[in-house]
Amino acid sequence: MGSSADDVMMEIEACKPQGNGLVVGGLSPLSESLWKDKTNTDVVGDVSARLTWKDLTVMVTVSNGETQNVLEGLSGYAEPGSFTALMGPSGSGKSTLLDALSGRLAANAFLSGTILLNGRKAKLSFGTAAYVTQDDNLIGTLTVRETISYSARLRLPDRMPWSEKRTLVESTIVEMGLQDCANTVIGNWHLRGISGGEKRRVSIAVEILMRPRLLFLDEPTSGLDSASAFFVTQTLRGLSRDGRTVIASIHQPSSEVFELFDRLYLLSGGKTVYFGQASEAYEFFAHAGFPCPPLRNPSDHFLRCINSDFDKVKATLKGSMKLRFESNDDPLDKVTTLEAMRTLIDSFRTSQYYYSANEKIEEMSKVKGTVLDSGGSQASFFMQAFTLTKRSFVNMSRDFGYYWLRLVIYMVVTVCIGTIYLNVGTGYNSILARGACASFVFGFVTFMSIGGFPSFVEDMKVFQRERMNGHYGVTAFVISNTLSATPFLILITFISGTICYFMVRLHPGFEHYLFFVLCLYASVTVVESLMMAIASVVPNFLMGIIIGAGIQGIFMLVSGYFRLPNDIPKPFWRYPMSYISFHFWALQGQYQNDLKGLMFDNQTPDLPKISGEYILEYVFQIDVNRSKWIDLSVNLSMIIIYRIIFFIIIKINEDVTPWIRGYIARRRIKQKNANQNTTVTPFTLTQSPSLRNFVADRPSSSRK
Ligand SMILES: Nc1ncnc2c1ncn2[C@@H]1O[C@H](COP(=O)(O)OP(=O)(O)OP(=O)(O)O)[C@@H](O)[C@H]1O
Repeated sequence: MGSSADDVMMEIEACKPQGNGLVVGGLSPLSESLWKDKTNTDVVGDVSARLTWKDLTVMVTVSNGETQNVLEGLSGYAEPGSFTALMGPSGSGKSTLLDALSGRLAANAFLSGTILLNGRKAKLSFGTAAYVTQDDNLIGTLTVRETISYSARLRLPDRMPWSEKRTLVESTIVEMGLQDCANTVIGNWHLRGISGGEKRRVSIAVEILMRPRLLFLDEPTSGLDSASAFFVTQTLRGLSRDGRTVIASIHQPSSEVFELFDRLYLLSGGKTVYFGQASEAYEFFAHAGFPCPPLRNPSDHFLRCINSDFDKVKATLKGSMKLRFESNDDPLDKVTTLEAMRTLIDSFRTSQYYYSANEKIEEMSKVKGTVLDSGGSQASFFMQAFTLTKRSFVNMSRDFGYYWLRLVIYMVVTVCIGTIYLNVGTGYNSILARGACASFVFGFVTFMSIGGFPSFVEDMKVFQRERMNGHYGVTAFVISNTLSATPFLILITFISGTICYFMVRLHPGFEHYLFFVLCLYASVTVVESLMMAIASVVPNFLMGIIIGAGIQGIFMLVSGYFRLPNDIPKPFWRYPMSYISFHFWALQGQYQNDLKGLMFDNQTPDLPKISGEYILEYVFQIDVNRSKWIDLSVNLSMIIIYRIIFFIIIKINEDVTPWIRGYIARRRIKQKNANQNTTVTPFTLTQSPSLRNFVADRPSSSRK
């Protein structure tokens, strides 16, 4: 990859005298200067991001159909040049607040309140803001350097020379302290890769590469050792110092990390406990009657004051270990945490911090600033499509589970078919055997493509993350996904098709052989496209496989083998279902390909010879006037149709679902208000329709 980390460090050192406005932090002046010079994007000034949120309430529907508020009436703001830390106990609503602000709430979550970016309602997804979520959805087979390099190619302008993109990549690697593992793969189910903390840093590196104007991070320091957490936070603070707006939820910051925060937003049970200067939180707690005892990390103290999850445990232990818990220094020993939390929430609502925050929000909301468009990618469509195709191809070729494993299984299964139908011949008994063989190949063998579903889901997760951050468009993704898979599918179907064709000794002749493998290729690719479309709506492995298997089972039933075409019940199963089924077209074509032109006889003088045409017409009920090539063309066009369906599903998720959800949200909130007799103005910011499936899919424990 060219320049080493040491070279980049030297370049960074050399750049230091110029300064470039960097005040504090690990953000290298080199990457800053490169970024500004080559992209003509200087974020300081007009295009900075001022974010305000007011009376933000998030309501979720739980399994029994009841609703519950996860966030209640939160207000706050984030300014350019500042680093805002969200803190609170586990389950206090930090991730939900970030999801709400970035427009990525789960499907069952509804938002009310106002979120303004530069004084305007805005879509914060698809690149206007970058969001590093808790899940590190990265491509496991790529190395750290490759991951960041591909990301650079996907988003940096085409006119920027590769040498400069590479320098930017290298400096970002250095900023995130990833130089030692730069050539190590990320890792997946069969490949041991970098550590969890390193993955976290790669996820951050990918987003800060583009120096976003507004950056959300959900627990960027989780899984990092204290030194790494400090340097990563310092880098984020450095990023904010250059006019960017950075909001991050942080668990357990050390006192050094805490000192790097500009503003602190403390949450507990979905309510604001404190919002103001981080340095003034200490004073606020002292005034409210909960001063931080000497020698205790302030952030530990704040969290202990507002985490009521263990009140019962504490009370029980207090009874049994009285002395251990009583101390004159600690105000928390005199009240339960629930009481402390309530006191703090009430104190905040009557404090100067609350009033000055509200004044500031009002002031910021009135100023109509620049409309920030998507800052996700500046690369051309062709560059995006080319890079994605290349990246996807590299991933498919390195991931044993994507195609190689399937190739082995396909070969084993087709050898089994070959031995069972070995040299099938042209006796009477071969007529049904040929039909059964074709039915098994186009039914079961194509069905095995379902095995790729877990890999599709992984691909979709990476796509959702990158798409929501505006790295590229849907069209580029769909095209690249189709192109990169083609060589592997051709390889799999030609090898397994050849084994089967020659072992069974199907209708001799090159044209017949070519038709058989092409038909197999078309069928496997249709299943692949179908499963990809399913993966875009059902991100759960098991559910997706069950749905895919169910659809294929229905298609197989109406393929014309298990029930002859004319006997399939007409209104629904024959028309339209059998015509929608790709198995039907594949079988019709292969029957003709195999039987037409053959004569079947039992070498006995008293039994007549039967022509393949006769069998086609009267046994298998095939329309012999239709060319087999038409059947193949229909199957090939189904590949395109399923890819278009895949594209449409993604677009519907992105563009139509938010409208539907907005409508449902308005109705739910209205209903709730009517029940409670209160008024809340419903406003649903663009939700993350695609990502939300994945958020909803995750068990709540995995989102911690
Ligand atoms: N879509 C949802 N459906 C049901 N409950 C939800 C949903 N989103 C959030 N919650 C609940 O809301 C609460 C807050 O969740 P959230 O993930 O925002 O907490 P958090 O502060 O980020 O926690 P952690 O620090 O552990 O990540 C939790 O109890 C969670 O189970």
